[in-house]
Amino acid sequence: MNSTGPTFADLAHRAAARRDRPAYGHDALITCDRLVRIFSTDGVEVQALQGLDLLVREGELMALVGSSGSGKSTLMNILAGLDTPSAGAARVAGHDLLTMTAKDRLRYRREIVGFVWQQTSRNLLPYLTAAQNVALPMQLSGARTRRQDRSERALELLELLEVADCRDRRPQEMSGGQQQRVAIAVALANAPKVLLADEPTGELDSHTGEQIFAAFRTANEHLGTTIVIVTHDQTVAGEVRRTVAIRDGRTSTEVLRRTEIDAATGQEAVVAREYATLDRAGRLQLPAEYTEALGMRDRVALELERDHIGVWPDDSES
Ligand SMILES: Nc1ncnc2c1ncn2[C@@H]1O[C@H](COP(=O)(O)OP(=O)(O)OP(=O)(O)O)[C@@H](O)[C@H]1O
Repeated sequence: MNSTGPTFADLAHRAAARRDRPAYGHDALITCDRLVRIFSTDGVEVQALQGLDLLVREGELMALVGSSGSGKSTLMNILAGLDTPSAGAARVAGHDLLTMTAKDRLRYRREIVGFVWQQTSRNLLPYLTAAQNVALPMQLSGARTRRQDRSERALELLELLEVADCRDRRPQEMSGGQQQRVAIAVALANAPKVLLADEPTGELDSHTGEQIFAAFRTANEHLGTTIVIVTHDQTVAGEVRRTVAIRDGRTSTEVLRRTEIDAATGQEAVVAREYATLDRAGRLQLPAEYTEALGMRDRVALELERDHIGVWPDDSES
C-alpha cells in the first residue's frame, strides 16, 4: 500500500464530513438545483433551462433579468407550479415541485405562491370589483373564513397598496397602475410565502412602473413576503439588492447592491458590484467581452494564487 496515500481513517473522516455538510440550499426558501426544462415541438427540442441553479433566501426582494428567450418565463412558470421541470430539483418553502401530486399542486398555487403577470387583464376577473377580486382567493382556499373577515382583509390589503378608493370599481374602471396594485393585493390575499411577478411593469409607463415597484417593496417590508420579479425595466432592476441574470437557461451573473457610508462626507451611497455565478460543479461563465478582448477560445490556463485564480489565454502553441 502506498504509504503517502490517505489512510482508512482519513477516508472515513472525509466521508463523514461530506455526509454532515448541509445539503445545497438547505436554508433557502427557493432552491433550484440543476434545473432542466426541455420543450419538444414538431420533433425539435428546445432546452429552455439547461441546469439552472438559484437560491433565494426568505424575505428577499430580488430581480431576474435576461434577454428574450433566456428562460425567465419558463423558470417562473415552474416556480408558480404551472409547469414541471424535465430534470433537476426545485423546492419552494419545503414543497418539492417535481413530485407534487395534482392535489398538492392546487394547494401550492392557492396558498404558497402568489403571482402577478404582465398583462393586467390576466390578473383580475373583469366582472368583479377590486374588493371582490381580492376576496375570491380566500374564498377558494381550503381555510374556512367568514365573509366579513374576508372583506376586512381585502380592504386592509387594498389600503396597504394605496388603492382602497378603487374597492368598488371593476378593472375597466381603473388605470393600468391601479389594476396592477389590485393584482398584487389579489396575489397576497392568502398570505403566500412567495410572490412571483413576470414583467409586472411591462405595460406601464416609467412613472407608474415606479409606483408598482414601490407596492412590491411595501409588501416585502410590511408582510415579509419573499418576492421574485422578472423585469426588463432597468429602474426596477437597479432598485433591488440582488439582480440575477439568466443567460441560455442558466444563471450567469449577479449584481449585489449595498449601502455604504462615505467616510469623508458621511453621505450614503449605493454601491453595486457584479459577480459571476459559480455553479456546484465549479463552472463559471466568463463574460464574452473579457474573453474576446484577450482572444481566449477553447482553452485557458489557470493558476491558483494566494487570494485569487488567474485565467490566461492558451499559450501552449507558442
Ligand atoms: N411551450 C413552449 N414550447 C416550446 N418552446 C418553448 C415553450 N416555452 C418556451 N419555449 C422556448 O424556450 C426558450 C425560453 O423561453 P422563455 O419564454 O422562458 O424566455 P424568456 O426569457 O421569458 O423570454 P422573454 O423575455 O421574451 O419573455 C425560448 O427559446 C422559447 O422559444
